[in-house]
Order: sequence, then C-alpha cells, then structure tokens
Amino acid sequence: MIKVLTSPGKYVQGKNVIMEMGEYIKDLGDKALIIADPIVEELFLDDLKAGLEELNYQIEFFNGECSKIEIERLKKKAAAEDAEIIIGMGGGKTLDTSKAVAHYSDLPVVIVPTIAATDAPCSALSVIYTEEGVFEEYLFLPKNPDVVMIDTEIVANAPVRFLVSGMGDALATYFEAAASALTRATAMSGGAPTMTAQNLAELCYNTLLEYGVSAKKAAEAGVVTEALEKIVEANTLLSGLGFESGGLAAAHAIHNGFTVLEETHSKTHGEKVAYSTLVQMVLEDRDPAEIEMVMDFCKEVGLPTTLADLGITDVSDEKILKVAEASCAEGETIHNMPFAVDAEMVKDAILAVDVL
Ligand SMILES: NC(=O)c1ccc[n+]([C@@H]2O[C@H](COP(=O)([O-])OP(=O)(O)OC[C@H]3O[C@@H](n4cnc5c(N)ncnc54)[C@H](O)[C@@H]3O)[C@@H](O)[C@H]2O)c1
Ligand SMILES: [Zn+2]
Repeated sequence: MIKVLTSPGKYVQGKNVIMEMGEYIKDLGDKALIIADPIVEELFLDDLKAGLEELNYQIEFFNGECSKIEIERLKKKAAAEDAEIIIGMGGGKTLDTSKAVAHYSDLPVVIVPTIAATDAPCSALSVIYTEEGVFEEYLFLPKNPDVVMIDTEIVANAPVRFLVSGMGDALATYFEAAASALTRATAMSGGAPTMTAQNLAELCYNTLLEYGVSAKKAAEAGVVTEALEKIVEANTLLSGLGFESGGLAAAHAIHNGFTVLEETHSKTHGEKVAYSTLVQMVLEDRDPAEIEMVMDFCKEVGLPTTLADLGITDVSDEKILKVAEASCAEGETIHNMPFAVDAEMVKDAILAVDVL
C-alpha cells in the first residue's frame, strides 16, 4: 500500500500579508493575470495594488460559476495577455476556477482567499459545476497551488457566515479521514492516508471545538485574535491537507447530493457539509452523546442542524431519496465508508438528523 501526502508549495497567513504579496511570488514570473472575485474591486483593490507594486499584471473579474465555459474564457484571456502567473483572489469558486485555468495554461498559480469559507485554497482539485450551479465533476490537477496566501485582516472583516461555513467544511474532515483510514481508501492525493494526514484531521476537529466560538466572536467584532488565526488555519490548511490526503467519505458525497435540490443553492458549501457530517455520524451509528456534542457545536456557531435550516421546508421522502441517490452515484466518495451504503440508508439518516 502506497501512502501519499500532498500540499501547496508555500502557505502564508497573517494580518495584512496581502501588502507583501509581491515578495512571495516574484520568483514565479513577471506578468500575472489576476482572476478576481468582483468583491475585490469593491473592498481591497488598493491594498492589492500596493502589494503588487513591482509586478506587471492584468485583472479579470470572475463570472460567478466554476464551469467549463468560464475556465475556457479565462484560459483564452491568460493566453492573450501572455500571462506567466495566475493569481486567483476571492472565494472557493474563484479559486477553483483559477487553479483550473493555471493548469490548462501550464502556469504557476497563487491562491489568495478572501474568506475562510472552504478548504478549497490548498488542494490540487477544482470542483466543476454546470452553468446552473449543479455539481458536475471533480477536476484532479497534477499539483497543488504554488503559493497560498491568506490575509486574516480581510477574513476577519468579511461576513461572519463565511468563517462559520468554513468551520462546517472543516468539521467533516476528521470524520471522513477516520472512515477512509478504516478502508485504507485512496485519497485525492493518489494514495492511502499517512499518519500525518490523519493527525492533521484530528487537530482540525479539536481546534474547531476549542476555538470555534471565540473565533466567531472575533469575526463579529472584525478583529484578528489568536483564536481567529487558529480557525482560519484549521478551515484553510488543516482541513485542506486533511481532506486531500486523509480522504473523503460520506459527508461530501451527501453534500453533492444536496446540490440537486434548488432550495439548497442559497446555502454555502460548508453549511451543507456540516449537516452532511451529522448524517455520516448517524450512518456510522456513533455514540449519541458524540452526535449531540457535534450538534451543540453546530448550534453554538450557527451551522444547520435541521432540513429547514438548509432551506428545505417542504420535506418529502421522494425528495430526500433524490438527494440520497445522487450521494450514492457511482464513483462518489460515499463508497469509501467502511460498510456498504445505499440510497435508502442515506435517506433515512438525512431524515433522522432532522428529527434529532
Ligand atoms: N477544490 C476544493 O478542494 C474545494 C474544497 C471545498 C469547496 N470547494 C468549492 O468551493 C466553492 C464554495 O466556495 P465559497 O463558499 O468560498 O463560495 P464563493 O466562491 O461562491 O464565495 C461566496 C461569496 O463570497 C463573496 N466574497 C468573497 N470574499 C469576500 C469578502 N472578503 N467579503 C465579502 N464577500 C466576499 C463572493 O463574492 C461570493 O459571493 C464550491 O464551488 C465548492 O465546491 C472546493
Ligand atoms: Zn468541502
């Protein structure tokens, strides 16, 4: 059995690091195409310009969905501009798109998350959606980003819901890695989990339970504290390395299932993943006290624990079965669970979490 751990070339985190961006990327090339979430123009274009003083760059705004059409559009733009580096700046969708554009253009990529809402920044993976926002496929990339740089001042001042969503995404990491370790499933890294990945996933979970509430309060006040720094690292780096090299299992497959319901489209990735983590715990028949502890954590930080919280108010067996069937599609990570899982079981577990 071959074990593989994969990671970005460099991870940089801290207050106002965006002002020093040029320093960390100057060796990668001279001319950059910045693929920016439209929010960048509104909120921190000046800081970005200050951080890139000596670099030659063009900014192109992201269209809103990480779809094949958008990736193709930006790839053409990179070629037209003779870009030597792709810089992705924004939320998970902008970052995933930037990674894919860099891959197809054969260029290095620098990832600058402006929220800590998912574990997308560090991975060698882009999640592709249709133009309508329905999950389409995972695009596996040959390497992780060259640099990931996250400015905690920006994250602390973003809407709190995003930091909480990142905790939801990070919450799944330990449970999915633990399930994958039992089956020794091949993780997204291309090998079985190392001890390192499993321990990072566990550190991620413990950090959430210990510092999650305090970090949320810091973000509500718009201040950078050590607790906030710890949660940003858990959401971005620990969860990223933990899922990619530790393995995914039921929770993310169930998340993908939820995307078939239009009602859940206004909920974030992390919110759907948090609920799906509870569903995985029920499937696993975990100790009710442990499930209750995780539910209490979700309630305390504001993650969904009912289907209504996920936007699904008109609940029917038929509708939830659709979610469950999509979760169990061939090739889904739910099949990394240490026991056979079928759509009926998933449907019942989704409904059970709602009543719990
Ligand atoms: N590739 C991976 O390994 C991986 C892992 C987890 C999730 N994902 C993907 O990530 C995506 C979800 O990412 P997301 O939740 O970040 O969504 P997103 O990229 O849609 O961003 C959410 C919103 O936040 C806004 N935003 C960004 N920065 C902001 C700021 N500082 N202040 C205010 N608003 C800001 C954006 O404009 C956007 O409207 C999904 O497509 C999911 O599949 C990928
Ligand atoms: Zn995720």
